[in-house]
Amino acid sequence: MKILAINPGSTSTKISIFEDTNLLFEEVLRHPAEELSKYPTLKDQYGYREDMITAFIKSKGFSVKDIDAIAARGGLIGPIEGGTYKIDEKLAERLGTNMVHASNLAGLIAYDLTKEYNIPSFITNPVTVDEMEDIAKITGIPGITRKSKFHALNQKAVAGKVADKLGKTYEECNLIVVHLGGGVSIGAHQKGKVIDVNNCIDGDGPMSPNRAGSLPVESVIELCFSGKYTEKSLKAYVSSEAGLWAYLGTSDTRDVQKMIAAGNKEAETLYKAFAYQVAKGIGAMTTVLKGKVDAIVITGGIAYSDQFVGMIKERTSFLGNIIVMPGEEEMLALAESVLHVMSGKEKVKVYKG
Ligand SMILES: Nc1ncnc2c1ncn2[C@@H]1O[C@H](COP(=O)(O)OP(=O)(O)O)[C@@H](O)[C@H]1O
Ligand SMILES: CCCC(=O)OP(=O)(O)O
Repeated sequence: MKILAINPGSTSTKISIFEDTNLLFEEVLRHPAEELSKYPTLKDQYGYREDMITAFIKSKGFSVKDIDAIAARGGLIGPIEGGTYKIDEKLAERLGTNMVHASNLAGLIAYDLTKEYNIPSFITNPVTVDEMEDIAKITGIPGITRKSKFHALNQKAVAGKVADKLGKTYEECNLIVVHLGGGVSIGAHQKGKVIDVNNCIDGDGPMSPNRAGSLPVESVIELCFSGKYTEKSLKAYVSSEAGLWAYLGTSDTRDVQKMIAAGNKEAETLYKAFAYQVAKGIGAMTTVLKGKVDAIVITGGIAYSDQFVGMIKERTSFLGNIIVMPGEEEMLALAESVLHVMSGKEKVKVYKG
């Protein structure tokens, strides 16, 4: 079975074609912030990202008609159980109305191909998978609750691989998984459930290449009333125009490393501060797991950087076994899950709203 997997992230679009679980072709297209800033809204990126996907299929000598199923990364669709969901009208409508992150585009592009070519399409472990314990959701203000928005697909896929390495099942392990991508999420996985995680898109947890992370609330209130921002522009600032990008004009950590090598002290301090915040987040999650941690797993694009991972290790190695799994397992996880539901090995879920 030929499976097309599509995965738009905040700084990249990843596209793969699998024959069952054998990877035939893959491309990772990186999008510099200047390129994406041409599009005023995420919806406006639809054509840009879709064209890349269809061009990729053609460039590999395929036509969309050769594809048997589409595996799309799942976007922000509200708190939901993990699993694989068939994309239907209701799910596509939800993906279209809650367009806050590029991952929502995956299902929309997939569903348009479903309608045009009659190919089934699915999303798996969308970014709003919610397994958080009630206690983790409470804040100091009644009515404001913490939400689960994170790299659920990759965190669970990588956690599964690490469990294998440790000779256990995912349900037998306690892991802290740190995804270092365009967004940064740190999840406490307890016996197969992500019982706490920072909401990595709305300003919670460490800063990221282009996100603010947690901020002092009073200063945020001052920004809200400064007259400089609308609600929309301030939300965009926090979730896609902040972090390293706001200070240094790049969201590519390889550029930051070049700046540091060239003697840029501001870049050096920021990179250290970024690693410091990630390490602090890991420390916090060890308390969630009451110190019972089988491994701390570091994954995502920035995990390729020995320099960055080294700074995290310096502060956290006393907490336990650190396993670095650079990049992501998302594409294979997407293909596998579609294969499982198409073959009846796993039950496909229906989005109920
Ligand atoms: N070899 C590398 N060394 C350092 N940073 C890297 C490397 N490869 C990718 N990155 C960084 O990883 C980040 C993107 O991670 P990725 O997980 O691909 O992001 P996305 O969230 O867009 O899927 C970018 O900041 C990029 O600069
Ligand atoms: C919405 C959470 C997922 C996320 O941040 O993904 P990217 O790192 O790809 O932007």
